[in-house]
Amino acid sequence: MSQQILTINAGSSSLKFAIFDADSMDCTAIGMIDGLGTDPNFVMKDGDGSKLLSDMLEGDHFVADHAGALRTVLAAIAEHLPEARIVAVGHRVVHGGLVHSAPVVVDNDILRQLADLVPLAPLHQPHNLSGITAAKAAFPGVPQVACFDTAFHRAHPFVNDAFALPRALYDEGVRRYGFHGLSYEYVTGKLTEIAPDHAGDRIIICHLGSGASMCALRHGRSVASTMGFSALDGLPMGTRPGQIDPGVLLYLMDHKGMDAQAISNLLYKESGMKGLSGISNDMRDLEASDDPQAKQAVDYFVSSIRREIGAMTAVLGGLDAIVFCGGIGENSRTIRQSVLADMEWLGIEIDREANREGAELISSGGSLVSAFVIRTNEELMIARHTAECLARPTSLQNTGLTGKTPAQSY
Ligand SMILES: Nc1ncnc2c1ncn2[C@@H]1O[C@H](COP(=O)(O)OP(=O)(O)O)[C@@H](O)[C@H]1O
Ligand SMILES: CC(=O)OP(=O)(O)O
Ligand SMILES: [Mg+2]
Repeated sequence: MSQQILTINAGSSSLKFAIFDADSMDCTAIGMIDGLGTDPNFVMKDGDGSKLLSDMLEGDHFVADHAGALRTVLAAIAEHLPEARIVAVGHRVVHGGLVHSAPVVVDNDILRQLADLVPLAPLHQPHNLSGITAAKAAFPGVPQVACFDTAFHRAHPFVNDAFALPRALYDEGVRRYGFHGLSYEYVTGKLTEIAPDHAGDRIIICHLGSGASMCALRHGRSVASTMGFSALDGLPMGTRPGQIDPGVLLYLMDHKGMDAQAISNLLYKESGMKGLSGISNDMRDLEASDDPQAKQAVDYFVSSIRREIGAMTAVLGGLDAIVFCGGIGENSRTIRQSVLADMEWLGIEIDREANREGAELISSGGSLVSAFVIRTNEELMIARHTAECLARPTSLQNTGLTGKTPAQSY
């Protein structure tokens, strides 16, 4: 077998992986364990889409968390693809802080630097970094490349990058970073292939998964994101609240005696769809439920997206196309229908039939704004970045970055 790149993508509720031919970028195998924390399920397919295995989470292979999921994935690769020659491993790392606006080969200094960002992304960064450590052990001597969710957003204009806090906090890195950048980068490229006329346009992409955010783009570049310093801001998510008045947090501290750990737990694990519905963080469960609280949670999700469509359209000075991606955006026609219903005032007219059938273009012929559903592929984006990063002459000698650049700065 030719040289292969393995990609690892730890999301908040899933661990996704893929293997690509390092030259052609053809996919050799792809798989995921999703439903982590609720009802885990493992699927692994070859490049043609035939199943190599499904659900081996029984007995010894039982997976309860991300670390267990990664062990299972590495064991499955060793068992089912023993001939794979892995020459590099690309990792999605959600937070690159101020320093990283491009993929980088990870050495011990960089690993330590990325560990400083764990408090900013506790649902992801620890799993991303433990993935790097585990892959280093499983593939000794093979370069590990970190590809950052934040990198795509690093060129935001100041007004979309700053909070209105004392300037010193901005200078040390308290900024609106934005996440899901690998997904936005892939989807932007795909949109240019599908609809080249939209390449220079004003676009909103809605990445709706277990974590959810929206990105406003102009000329294919991100100009604003609903997510901020951490992956908590913006839209409500599976277990995260999205936008919240900071006064609520002061109240919880002062009147409920909650400390940082308790508040972190509330914001990252107990809120969002799970907190509002009291039933589940999984959109499939909520859509299938008759419980009025499940409906309220879904309504809140939809309403937040509609509100942000208005805000992002104002940021862009108009709108030419809107794109849905992510587990919910790609699969839930009901959510897409509810988000785009009665948006003719904005020039969006959904084609109900096309949306129901799962078409790529879901706006009507007369709609002034085009609406698309594009299946995202963070894995391919990671593999491409990994190959490009290794092809750079300096990357294997590392980047010259050592430790944090100014003290206390992200
Ligand atoms: N058919 C579907 N209908 C509604 N929601 C779905 C469907 N399939 C997947 N989802 C939702 O997608 C979410 C996971 O999205 P994904 O982008 O894979 O998440 P992650 O943030 O872990 O990467 C879950 O909330 C799941 O309920
Ligand atoms: C940043 C983030 O929320 O990622 P995910 O959607 O994969 O959980
Ligand atoms: Mg994800």
